[in-house]
Amino acid sequence: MSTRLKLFFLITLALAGLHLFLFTASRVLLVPSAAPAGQQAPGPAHLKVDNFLGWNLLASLPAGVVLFIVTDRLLGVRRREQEREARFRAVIGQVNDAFFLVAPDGRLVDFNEQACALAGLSREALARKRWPDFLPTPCRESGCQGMVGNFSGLAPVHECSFQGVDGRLLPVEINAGPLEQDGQTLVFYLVRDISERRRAEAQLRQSEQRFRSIFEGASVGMCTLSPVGEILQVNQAAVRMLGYDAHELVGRRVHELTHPEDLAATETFYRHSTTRDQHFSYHKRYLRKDGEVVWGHASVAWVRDEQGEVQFGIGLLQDLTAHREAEQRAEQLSKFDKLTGLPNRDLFQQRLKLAVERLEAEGGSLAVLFLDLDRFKRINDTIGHPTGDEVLRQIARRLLEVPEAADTVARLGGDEFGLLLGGAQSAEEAGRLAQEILRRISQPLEVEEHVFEISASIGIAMLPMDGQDVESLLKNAEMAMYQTKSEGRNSYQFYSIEMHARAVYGQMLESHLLQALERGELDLHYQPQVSLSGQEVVGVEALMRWTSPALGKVPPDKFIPLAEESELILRLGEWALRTACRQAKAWQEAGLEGLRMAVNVSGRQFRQPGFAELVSGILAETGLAPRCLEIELTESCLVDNPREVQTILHRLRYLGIQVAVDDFGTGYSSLSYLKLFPLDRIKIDRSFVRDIDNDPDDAAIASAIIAMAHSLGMQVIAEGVETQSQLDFLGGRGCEEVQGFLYSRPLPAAELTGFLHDRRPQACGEARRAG
Ligand SMILES: Nc1nc2c(ncn2[C@@H]2O[C@H](COP(=O)(O)O[C@H]3[C@@H](O)[C@H](n4cnc5c(=O)[nH]c(N)nc54)O[C@@H]3COP(=O)(O)O)[C@@H](O)[C@H]2O)c(=O)[nH]1
Repeated sequence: MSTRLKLFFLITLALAGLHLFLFTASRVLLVPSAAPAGQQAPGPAHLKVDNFLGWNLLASLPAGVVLFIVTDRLLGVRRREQEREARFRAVIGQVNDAFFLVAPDGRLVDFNEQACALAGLSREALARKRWPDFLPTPCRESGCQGMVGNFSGLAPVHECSFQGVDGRLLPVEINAGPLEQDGQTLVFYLVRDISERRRAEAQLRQSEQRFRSIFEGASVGMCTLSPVGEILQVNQAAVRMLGYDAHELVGRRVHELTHPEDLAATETFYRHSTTRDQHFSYHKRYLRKDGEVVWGHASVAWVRDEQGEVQFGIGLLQDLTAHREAEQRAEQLSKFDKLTGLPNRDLFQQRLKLAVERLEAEGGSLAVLFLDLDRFKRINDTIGHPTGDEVLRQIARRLLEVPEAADTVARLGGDEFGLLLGGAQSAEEAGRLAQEILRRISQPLEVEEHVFEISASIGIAMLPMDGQDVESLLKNAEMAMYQTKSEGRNSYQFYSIEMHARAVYGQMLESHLLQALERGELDLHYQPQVSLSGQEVVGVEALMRWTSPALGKVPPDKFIPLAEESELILRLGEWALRTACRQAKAWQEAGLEGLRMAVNVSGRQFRQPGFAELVSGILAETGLAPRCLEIELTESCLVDNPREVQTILHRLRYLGIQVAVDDFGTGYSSLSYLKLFPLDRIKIDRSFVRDIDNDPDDAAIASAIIAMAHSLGMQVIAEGVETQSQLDFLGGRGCEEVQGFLYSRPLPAAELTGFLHDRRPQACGEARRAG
């Protein structure tokens, strides 16, 4: 049964009970006190009371209903009030904001826990406060207090400050409004602490300022972009880079500023990155307002919302134009020779590769020319590198002037050049080109006060006969060039299979030579040097011989140059020096006291560190007097690095060792140049002696050498003397000594001893200094 039904029954029951009570009471009060005996109580009165009871019972039902309704209403109102109150409490207890209910006089009528927390007070303490206590002065003036009872003109929500109990001012947002209570107009304040929000706003402001100052001050271009690449903002660096004003750029799409060739890539990047990636970067070209191309490194980072939708992009734009130009310059430098501006070896090989591939597909032939200047090193060593550089530049220009070679000339390194004759149909054509090149190179070449007559050696390899790839063509052309050199220079040679065979032979020779010394296959032969004045032997020249069990007798002009290419010459040279000194000492002890021993020393050996000390050590070891040893150096050995040579020669002179210049006349040393060095003897090369009596040039050269040597205080020895007339000529010009088959071939020591005894020499060094 419902509560209300119960209430209804209770009220009706109460009313009925009340009536019953009243009825009973009325019976007691209304019955006469004593009726005469025998009298009956008045019947009608009795009846009336009984009716009254019935009627009252009847009436108590509607009265109960009325009373019930009234009571129910009253109780309902009260209950609803209580419920509203409870809801209100619940609401103000639930809200995050501090709630204050303020009476017109500023008294706090009500507040919630959050209000206590905000004020920093307990409930009791807060209850003793007034609303104005929390308002700092300025706010009091501007309305929070003034609004009590007067809300007109005041925003329902506004921001102001709330003063906590510790005096701290908190930024708050206040939501205020009137509240009628018990006939009174109160004001409620919902106060929200917005310190966090203020802090966040301040941070946002700072970060925006930072972004703006970075954005504006950045040395790289920056912009913000819409998802379709429309420029929203742009900084000064981007403005400078693209050559537009900022307002001209804002609203334009990046694509409009992109170089046409990079449009497709730009589209792709935008499509992919806006749908998938957060970020992209790539190199691209932009078109400036003036039409110039600008290389840039563009990168865009997309900012997305929580759903992942692109909101905007932050673009960085780095100007790479200078960088790109530097790269191009570096590429140029990496492919071109700095000195001459010609393609370098790498580029030459690349071009040759392309040409080979093209001819493979189309058929045809080509020629590779490998050119090396003859004796160029001497220009560097004697006149200096700047002059040598200028010679190389002029040679490069001359090569470029050859019409057929114009675009295929390269500097392969040092004084080596490569030429590619793509359209060469025949070896004859290549030969004609080589000849034309040699002709142009041989024209006198002037650098400052110097006039040079330069020559070159050229090797030619033809595709497809001499090689079908870059490496073999270049290698074979180089081999042919070396062959040209070995055959006298200033010419050209085609690569041939024989050259290859010779190269193979060279390799074989080298491998046998490495073991020749240990296996005792080397020997020294000696050739007498005879004085023209007394016809006696003054010395002998030691000449190396190699008899290989596998290769037979190998001539020294085959194996010495090979040994000179490596350190092997140092071991062979030391052995020859020691063996020759030992032999000279042996001959001296056998009665040939004055015999001078001439030993050939190669340039590499001569320049090895401690050479003079090595020689003096061997002299000490063998007991040979220094004046009885003569070192023969080639002319070329003197001109390569003359300062170093001078120092070593002075050391040898200091030790008392004699020095002769071998093969004189074949090199480039001028006569006056010789006076720089402490030399004892000059040896006229046998190539001048051979025709000395019928070739006026050779005769003139030999005569000049003798005269010059004497004027410098040096003696002269002529080698390769085979005839009496050669001897007569040389004798007539004042040449002091001769050496040649006319007297003796080079012989083993034992075979020469008899000859030496027959022509006993005078003491070593007695014939020195003819002048
Ligand atoms: N660094 C070293 N070089 C050496 C050594 N031994 C020799 N050599 C050099 O080898 C080259 C060739 O020498 P070789 O074949 O011994 O020829 C010498 C003579 O045999 C030759 N000669 C001498 N007289 C005549 C002659 O009348 N006619 C003629 N056709 N040839 C003759 O000349 C060569 C002498 O050479 P050089 O006086 O040294 O110029 C040669 O360059 C040697 O130097 C060595 O131990 N170390």
